[in-house]
Amino acid sequence: MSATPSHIRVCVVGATGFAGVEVVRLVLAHPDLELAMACDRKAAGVALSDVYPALLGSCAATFSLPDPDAIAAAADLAFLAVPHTASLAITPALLERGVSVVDLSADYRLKDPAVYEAWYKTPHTSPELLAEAVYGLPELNRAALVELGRRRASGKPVLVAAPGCYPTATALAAAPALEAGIVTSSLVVSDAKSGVSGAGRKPSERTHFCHASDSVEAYGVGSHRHTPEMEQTLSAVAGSPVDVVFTPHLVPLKRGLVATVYLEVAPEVTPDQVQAIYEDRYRDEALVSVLPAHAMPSCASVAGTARAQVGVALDARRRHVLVASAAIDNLGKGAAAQAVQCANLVCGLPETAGLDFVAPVV
Ligand SMILES: NC(=O)C1=CN([C@@H]2O[C@H](COP(=O)(O)OP(=O)(O)OC[C@H]3O[C@@H](n4cnc5c(N)ncnc54)[C@H](OP(=O)(O)O)[C@@H]3O)[C@@H](O)[C@H]2O)C=CC1
Ligand SMILES: CC(=O)N[C@@H](CCC(=O)OP(=O)(O)O)C(=O)O
Repeated sequence: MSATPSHIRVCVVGATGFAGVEVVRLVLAHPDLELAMACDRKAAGVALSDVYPALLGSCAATFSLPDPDAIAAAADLAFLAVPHTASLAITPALLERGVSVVDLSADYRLKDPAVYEAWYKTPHTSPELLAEAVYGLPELNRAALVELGRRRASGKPVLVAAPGCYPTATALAAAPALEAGIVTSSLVVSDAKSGVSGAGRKPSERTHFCHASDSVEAYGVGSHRHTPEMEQTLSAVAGSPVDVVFTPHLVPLKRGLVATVYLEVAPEVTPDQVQAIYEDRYRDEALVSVLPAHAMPSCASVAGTARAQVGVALDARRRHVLVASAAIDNLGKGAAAQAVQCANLVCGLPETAGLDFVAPVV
């Protein structure tokens, strides 16, 4: 497949899903990506705008079946916005046919297949691809993504494992402190809240309006599958093993995610110092902003965008406890926008192409 730096033809698999249609929305507005194909197993022949009327007037495409040969004929790169395990069934066939993959599912995120199998309760059927898959969190892993871009430019298809929404926000909140070497305990606590679209389009008892509205509840306590992903990422950042206690909560928002992390730091660390560490770490990042001292981010400020906002403070009485909070849109920086950011990097495009916009302010 061609690796020309403009008008890269992309396919979105799982395009009827929430993350998939968000990729479609971003691709339609992207200067260099062209929506060549959008796939769904049950809606072949149906117009995308029949399923999502918001696309009327912007997108005349119809859904196709996710057939690897047809995808390879139409596209240079595929976004897989399908549930975990479904990606295992598609990714090898696409790579074999020369199509690069940005996988939004969890199937290629964990480097150790035994860890995947323990948390996802399913055998990993292509463990040989785990070594070549690059974790798609550009702010932590840009060099590897750029290197993948070189590989793709030389004609080889590449695989990006885009991170989960909770791990993205947790990593952005915790990484600067861990990298700076001020953290004194291996324990990181992540307390996170997600909008209901994080659970996907298929409704469940937990996401039913009457259950989720006007209420907040923790779930997956001590057992959420994003825990090993966070531990893998934060241990790499810290250069030593990190143990994560992660508690996700469902909150009555359509989209948005806030992760607040707690880390023990050396008692001599000052509030000015932590503020400077976070500001320095993200100063050159186009899509991550650090709020002024004492301010904490809100997911409304990043809704619908590729952006993350981070706030940091030391506990006023227990100065050895650092509290950092990151806000993202679970479908934006937590999924589709980050996938496009990764696609930009591996396609040799400006990293923020098609992503440089702000949330509605009111
Ligand atoms: N929602 C979010 O905030 C985030 C989601 N993700 C990840 O993105 C992926 C999609 O999530 P989300 O959009 O929420 O899920 P949805 O349930 O909304 O969408 C899933 C999509 O995948 C398709 N699909 C389901 N099973 C298969 C299969 N076996 N083969 C091919 N296609 C299939 C579905 O359509 P059909 O069954 O008709 O083919 C649908 O289009 C998941 O891996 C999720 O973990 C990552 C970060 C955040
Ligand atoms: C609110 C909600 O239910 N969120 C999902 C996680 C979001 C997601 O899709 O993450 P992955 O990419 O790893 O699947 C959950 O807790 O399973």
